[in-house]
Amino acid sequence: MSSELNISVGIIGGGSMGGSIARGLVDSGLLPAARVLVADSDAEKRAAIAKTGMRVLADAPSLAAEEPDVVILAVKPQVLGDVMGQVAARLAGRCVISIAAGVSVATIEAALPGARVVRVMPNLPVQVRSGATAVTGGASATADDVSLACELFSALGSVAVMREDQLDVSGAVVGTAPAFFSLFVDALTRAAVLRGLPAASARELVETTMRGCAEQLLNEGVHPREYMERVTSPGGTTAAALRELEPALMDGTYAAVDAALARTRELAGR
Ligand SMILES: NC(=O)C1=CN([C@@H]2O[C@H](COP(=O)(O)OP(=O)(O)OC[C@H]3O[C@@H](n4cnc5c(N)ncnc54)[C@H](O)[C@@H]3O)[C@@H](O)[C@H]2O)C=CC1
Ligand SMILES: O=C(O)[C@@H]1CCC=N1
Repeated sequence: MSSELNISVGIIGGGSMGGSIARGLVDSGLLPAARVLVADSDAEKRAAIAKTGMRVLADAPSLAAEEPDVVILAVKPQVLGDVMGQVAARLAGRCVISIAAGVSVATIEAALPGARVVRVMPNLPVQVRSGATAVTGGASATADDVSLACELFSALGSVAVMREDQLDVSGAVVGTAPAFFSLFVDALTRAAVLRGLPAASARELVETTMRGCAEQLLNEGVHPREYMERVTSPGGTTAAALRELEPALMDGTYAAVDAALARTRELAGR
């Protein structure tokens, strides 16, 4: 457990990410539920979050009026401009952390005059405190603001401070990767079913394998190529399989990351 921080955090948008961050911060022990405020326009989301003891509000202005020490912007990029317009006057002088994909620090600083802006790009496993988050501070942010953002997200997994252009790359890789991994689990499961394994046991076997491989890679610090070699017997089944999979997976992954980056820039109007 992390030692408790003596601040309040307001999260605007309690969806997949905002809700996961809120729960992760409380579960980590960094903040008591009573000092996490979440605003969401969806009544069902509010009801689910309220059950955890966190404070819920129906809109962004009501949350800003509570003057939390830090505000995390966790709505979709497409609605962020409207939301910032509703709360700009209240957020002057406050530390604001945006998780919105693509929306630049400069855009947020222009929309929130006087706010101290930090941009972060986390991923979904923050909810189980195994997330990966890139952090970049705007010109308006102090070193303390960046440190605070790092402390909050360190409670939810690993954190790396980087330049803003690198953060966009990190978002295109690490932000999207939970979907890539899920797709791979599904692809392996379907391939097993196609060749005769029952779906339920195929999925269990594949998921258990993914967890075991992730644990070994992380715990042993082994390079992925070295780990592959351990599995690949000369003239064996894995070598035959990799001959097929590797070119398609490498090309597909580069193309996928480039597509994510292009969409990041599109969403940001760049
Ligand atoms: N889903 C992911 O894996 C990641 C998402 N992000 C970023 O996080 C942000 C949120 O994405 P998700 O959580 O996936 O979306 P989501 O749709 O699950 O959550 C957004 C929430 O905002 C609420 N909302 C919409 N308008 C609102 C308003 N005016 N006031 C208050 N609440 C409002 C919605 O009801 C919803 O619950 C996006 O900007 C996205 O780019 C960043 C990293 C990873
Ligand atoms: O798909 C998206 O736009 C968000 C940002 C990073 C991961 N999911």
